[in-house]
Amino acid sequence: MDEGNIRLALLLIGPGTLSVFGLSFLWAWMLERKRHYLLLLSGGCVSFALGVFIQVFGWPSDAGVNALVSNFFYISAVLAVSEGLLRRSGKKFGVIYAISVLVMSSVLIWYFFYIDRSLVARIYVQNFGVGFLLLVVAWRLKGIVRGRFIDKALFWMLLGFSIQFFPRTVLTVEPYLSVDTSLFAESLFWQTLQLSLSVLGAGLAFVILAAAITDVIEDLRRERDIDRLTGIFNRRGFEERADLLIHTTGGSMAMVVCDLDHFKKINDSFGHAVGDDVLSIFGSLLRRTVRSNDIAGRIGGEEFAILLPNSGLLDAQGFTKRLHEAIATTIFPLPEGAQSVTSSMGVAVSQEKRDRASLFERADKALYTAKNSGRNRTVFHHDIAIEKMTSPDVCIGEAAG
Ligand SMILES: Nc1nc2c(ncn2[C@@H]2O[C@H](COP(=O)(O)OP(=O)(O)OP(=O)(O)O)[C@@H](O)[C@H]2O)c(=O)[nH]1
Repeated sequence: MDEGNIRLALLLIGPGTLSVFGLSFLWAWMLERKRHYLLLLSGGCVSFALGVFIQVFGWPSDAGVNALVSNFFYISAVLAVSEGLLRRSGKKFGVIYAISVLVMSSVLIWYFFYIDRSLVARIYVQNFGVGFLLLVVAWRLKGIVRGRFIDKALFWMLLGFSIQFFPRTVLTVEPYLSVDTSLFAESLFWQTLQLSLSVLGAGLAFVILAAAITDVIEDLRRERDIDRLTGIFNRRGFEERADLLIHTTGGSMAMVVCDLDHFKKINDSFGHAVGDDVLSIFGSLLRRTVRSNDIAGRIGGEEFAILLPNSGLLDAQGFTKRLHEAIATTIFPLPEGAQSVTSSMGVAVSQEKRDRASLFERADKALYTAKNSGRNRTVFHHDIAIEKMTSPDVCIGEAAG
């Protein structure tokens, strides 16, 4: 292989790697088509690679047109990646911003080619421009630095990649490039640009791809753990999160198990669809009643569990009272004259070392007692014996007291 071919092969490493990332983003999008930002990232990688190919191979051969066309692909690439990263975080720049940036950069490239010809000025326009565009994206995404590890990595990589455009350009643009543009392909500027693209650009693309795959996996995991009907955790999701919370949180903790009363009657009298509606409304009611760090799950047909961290007996009493009240004041889609929806609850409170299974078992025993002693009430389990609560604060409904 002669020296020219070796140089060409080295030049193509950057765009080649970016093309592979472009295909990977496309593949990720084909798996999760609702994530449109993956298409933008794919288009961005491919567009940048096209820009390099156009410049390296001189298509079209007219230097002025080539500068304009390759600039179009470079800037479109940066805009597509910027938009993709923003959309991933629920933000955007929009089409008008993209068109304005494209027109502005094309006018500047045109001016510094046809009116005041200067390769160095064109290099500054493109590199400072791209650095600035990416810095704006990093600024708008600064909130993700408080997020997951992969988001932190993405933010710092993006910031580093944006910033390097400034010192690299200043340190490597040689003044004689303005005089003899044929030296461009051998210039320090072009070679360090390719190196930064192959190493930092590919590194950034890798982190973005890892973040996108993490998003997909987390979404799948969430879907796996959420009960579609009620919008709260299913049994698996509840148990996994409850175990984690129990092992990572000290202090007292309460487990509430609640079960809708005579739910079979609702199904039998008004049909399964009405029963489903009641469950769904009960799910939203639970979501409204729990605090942000409580965990609520549907653990069986019409049986629910709620783990209340940092909660003692009084907190649990307050919670079950609020829940009974919320059920009593909620309008369920039942025909007039139908018996109102009520729930029985069992509670276990633990002060010291505990495990989820034994806490649940005690709360479930208390629930059993609540059912057997008339329903529509809360019973607290104490370590020695199950004691029916007689306080009107806790026991609500006709069977109270
Ligand atoms: N509509 C609907 N019904 C369900 C679902 N899952 C379970 N069920 C029904 O829930 C009913 C539970 O009945 P039981 O276990 O006898 O309980 P209950 O009638 O509420 O009586 P108590 O709990 O003793 O007050 C059964 O009829 C199940 O078919 C569901 O997803 N949707």
